[in-house]
Amino acid sequence: MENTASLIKMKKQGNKIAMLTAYDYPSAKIAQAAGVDVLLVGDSLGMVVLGYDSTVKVTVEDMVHHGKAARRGATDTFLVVDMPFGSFHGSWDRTLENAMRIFQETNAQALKLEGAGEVLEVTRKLVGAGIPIVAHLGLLPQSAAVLGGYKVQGKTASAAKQLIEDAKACEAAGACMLVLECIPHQLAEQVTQELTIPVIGIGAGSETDGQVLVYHDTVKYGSHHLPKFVQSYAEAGETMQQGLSQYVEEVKSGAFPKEQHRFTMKEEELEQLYGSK
Ligand SMILES: Nc1nc(=O)c2c([nH]1)NC[C@@H]1CN(c3ccc(C(=O)N[C@@H](CCC(=O)O)C(=O)O)cc3)CN21
Ligand SMILES: CC(C)C(=O)C(=O)O
Ligand SMILES: [Mg+2]
Repeated sequence: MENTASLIKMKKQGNKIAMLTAYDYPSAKIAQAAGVDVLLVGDSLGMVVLGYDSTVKVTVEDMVHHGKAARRGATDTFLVVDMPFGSFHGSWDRTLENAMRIFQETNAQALKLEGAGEVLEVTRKLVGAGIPIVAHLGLLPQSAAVLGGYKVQGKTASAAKQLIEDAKACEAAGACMLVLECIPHQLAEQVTQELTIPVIGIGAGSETDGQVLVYHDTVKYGSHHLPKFVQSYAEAGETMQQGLSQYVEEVKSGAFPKEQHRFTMKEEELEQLYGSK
């Protein structure tokens, strides 16, 4: 299993980090078998698994539930769990309680927090409490209502300058890794060069230290809109639907179940049950 030191080593040696989300036992198990370096139990689960139209309804309870399931499927992969909307703002006591609960119950290697600004202090304190923190800058889905939707961030010189400052501040606050979402590739490259910690991109070009994508996008599972930055590598949804339609057909036609699917009572037991002929 990777650790924060081996991930930094991968960055230094130019070995790309393959990160993917996973939300349950089978997805995590398959991702681990595929050789994924870092798994993220993302709050995107609210959208791709629970069917919400944003991530803001996702709760600490949801993250614990899915994080534990993913961990059971991937016992030997560096696991990051998202802190959900609202769970790390407000009082420090409540933030610590939420972070400890997710960290302890899921056995995660790190938790991920969206944003800089007032979140920097939270990162500093959680790292101080012994919880490794992954930072997340650029498009922040939990702040979509404030940002005006899922839009590319850091497009102007001044926004880019702010993002570079924020990224440095996240590293200074003790973050062990940084996710950059939906920003121009030139900016992502600049941030990657300026930081010591690994920088993982999603919609941030090819020059980051690694990439992360959403599981369901990567294998095309679910009928949601795929963002421009996604590459799909399988047609899982289509394969599943084809299989399931055949199942329905065979139940209707009586083709399923066959002899090999059934259980048989011994002749002598049948005689006792119904009396001999
Ligand atoms: N299925 C899924 N994949 C994701 O990558 C993802 C989620 N859900 N949910 C949480 C966030 C939200 N994300 C998103 C969702 C949509 C766009 C999107 O449609 N962006 C436009 C760009 C708009 C612009 O030009 O500013 C695109 O066309 O890709 C981007 C990020 C990334 N995350
Ligand atoms: C898109 C990734 C980085 C994420 O935060 C999530 O899946 O929730
Ligand atoms: Mg997330």
